[in-house]
Amino acid sequence: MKTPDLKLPEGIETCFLASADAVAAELARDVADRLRQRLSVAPGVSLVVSGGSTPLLFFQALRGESLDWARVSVVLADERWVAEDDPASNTLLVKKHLLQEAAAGARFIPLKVTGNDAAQARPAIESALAELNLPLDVLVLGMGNDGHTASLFPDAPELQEAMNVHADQRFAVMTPPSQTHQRITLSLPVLAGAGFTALHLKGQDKLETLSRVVADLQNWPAMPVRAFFKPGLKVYWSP
Ligand SMILES: O=C(O)[C@H](O)[C@@H](O)[C@H](O)[C@H](O)COP(=O)(O)O
Repeated sequence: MKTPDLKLPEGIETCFLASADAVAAELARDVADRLRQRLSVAPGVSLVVSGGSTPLLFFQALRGESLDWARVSVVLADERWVAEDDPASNTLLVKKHLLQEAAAGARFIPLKVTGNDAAQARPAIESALAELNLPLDVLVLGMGNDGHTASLFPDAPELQEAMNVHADQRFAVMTPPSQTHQRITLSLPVLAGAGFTALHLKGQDKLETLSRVVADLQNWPAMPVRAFFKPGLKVYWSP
């Protein structure tokens, strides 16, 4: 495969491979290695993953990795405010595709708690996330073609607050008009502090979006994923 001609900022690693399987396998190896490294010095670790369609092969590759999964806390970077049996649920996605086999023993911290309205459920979400030790250890993000990541959507009225690095809120309730459901997202200060961040992309459309992202990195409100383009990020992509 001809490596895409893309000028990424200094210190950003890439894994651009011809097949989605190969990318998923490399991402799973990298994530498992990082978690094992951290588990050798810490009592527990956190793994934050994203929803959507891209992560499926990655989840299937990671769940078989031999790790002390009982010491791994799995959290979603964001969630749609839907019941767990709703096909749109990221909790359903993670339970079905990641928390299986060896990974079934991991601790899952949900963002979706009972209740029809996310704003009213804030206290319950706060107490669920209070168990999450910061900084995060490993974060795997996706990206939409509008430049959103997690549920940091450019059209969400709550974006500024969710991306305020000085705020001490761990999450935000997002109501982007472009989306069907209310969303919960981990906030930028929580996400940006991760020890290792991977951006997992698939498709020519995402490569085109990536070139728009890097063309104007300072303008993160227009494409919030830009806030993660700093040294240490690793971008994984296949056609
Ligand atoms: O809940 C979500 O939808 C995700 O967390 C979201 O941020 C996702 O990573 C992107 O929308 C990319 O989604 P695809 O992988 O389906 O392109």
